[in-house]
Amino acid sequence: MSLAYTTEKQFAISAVRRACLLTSSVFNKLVKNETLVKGDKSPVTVGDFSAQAVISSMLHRAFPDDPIVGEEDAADLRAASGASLRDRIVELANEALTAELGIGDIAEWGIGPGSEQSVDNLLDAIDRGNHEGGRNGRMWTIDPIDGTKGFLRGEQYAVCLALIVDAQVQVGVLGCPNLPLNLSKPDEDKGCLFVAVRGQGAQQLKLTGADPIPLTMPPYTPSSFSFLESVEAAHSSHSTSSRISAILGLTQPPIRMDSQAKYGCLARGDGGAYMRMPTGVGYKEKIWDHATGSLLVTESGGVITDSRGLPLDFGLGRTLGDNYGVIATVKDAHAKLLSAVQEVVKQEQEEAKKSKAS
Ligand SMILES: Nc1ncnc2c1ncn2[C@@H]1O[C@H](COP(=O)(O)O)[C@@H](O)[C@H]1OP(=O)(O)O
Ligand SMILES: [Mg+2]
Ligand SMILES: [Mg+2]
Ligand SMILES: [Mg+2]
Repeated sequence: MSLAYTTEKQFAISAVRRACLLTSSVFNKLVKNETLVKGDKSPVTVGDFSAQAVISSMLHRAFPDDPIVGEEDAADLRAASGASLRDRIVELANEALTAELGIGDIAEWGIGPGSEQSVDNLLDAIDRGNHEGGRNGRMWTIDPIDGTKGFLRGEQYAVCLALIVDAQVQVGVLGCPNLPLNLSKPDEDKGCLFVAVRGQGAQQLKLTGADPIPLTMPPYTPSSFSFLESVEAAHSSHSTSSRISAILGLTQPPIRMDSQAKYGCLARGDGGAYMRMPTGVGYKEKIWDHATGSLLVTESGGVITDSRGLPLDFGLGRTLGDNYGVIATVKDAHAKLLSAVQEVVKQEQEEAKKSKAS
């Protein structure tokens, strides 16, 4: 049975929009000591923490029984050394929570004037993202700023929220404050929301929530086809994708962009394929980095798998477990793309064997 998920969709749009207002405003005021480096050497800013606090506090009011798998935790903020960062996050989160209600916002979600939260409540909200994930039941997954490196460069990033039920993504929303509504007109309107509900299609809206347009990927057209891939070569192998591109005879250069904004672009017909090939360091992809994106792909007429052609498994916990790389493209191009990927993976394995032997 397919469920409508009407309230969940409205909620996710509202929460992501509110978090996007926060991240856009914080970018202009960010100072150096408002960024930390996490254990895995990746950056995290006051924007990431406060956006997770906002979305998670709203979730607690709207769906109190639903567990949350969120990227960030508040351990560094609870430490004595985190006091100034903590104060800033509380200020930013409360500014966002108390902002006036807009279209579709509901005060019972803990938003609007008078909705301030205490320091402890906000730290607890961040830490409610510690759910382990798993195969059964409902859970939400939050990436409060996906592509933090892009955010810090003033380039692309996305605020991401998805509802997963029994390991299937049912609702997904991406907010991309710096993304042009039309990639070929980069100096015109910026700020996109991408929304997908399983069985109901995908849409792009303005960040204000206005002007929804349905998204359908165009058919495979070799002359305009190109890969959407990470800016960071450490996240996705640029050399592997360029070999795949050569096998397919592509003439267009890749479009490099941080974050799940790539999935939104793919769904609306930019590029042609999302390409994420592992760099060989054993990184396990996180569910919050692909949940919304994967639903945008399937709801706009695409197919998403790992580099071996296996479906992404959102039921294994906080990571995609043994999925190896991610590829996504329009249905009629997927088999062709997968076979080129597998040819290059084989070449690289043989080269690695030879270089080990010599
Ligand atoms: N070594 C890594 N390999 C792949 N992805 C990574 C790695 N380190 C961080 N990431 C995550 O990759 C995503 C960025 O995707 P992209 O490379 O496509 O822009 C982010 O979620 C980023 O985390 P974060 O959410 O902290 O920015
Ligand atoms: Mg991060
Ligand atoms: Mg991320
Ligand atoms: Mg993030």
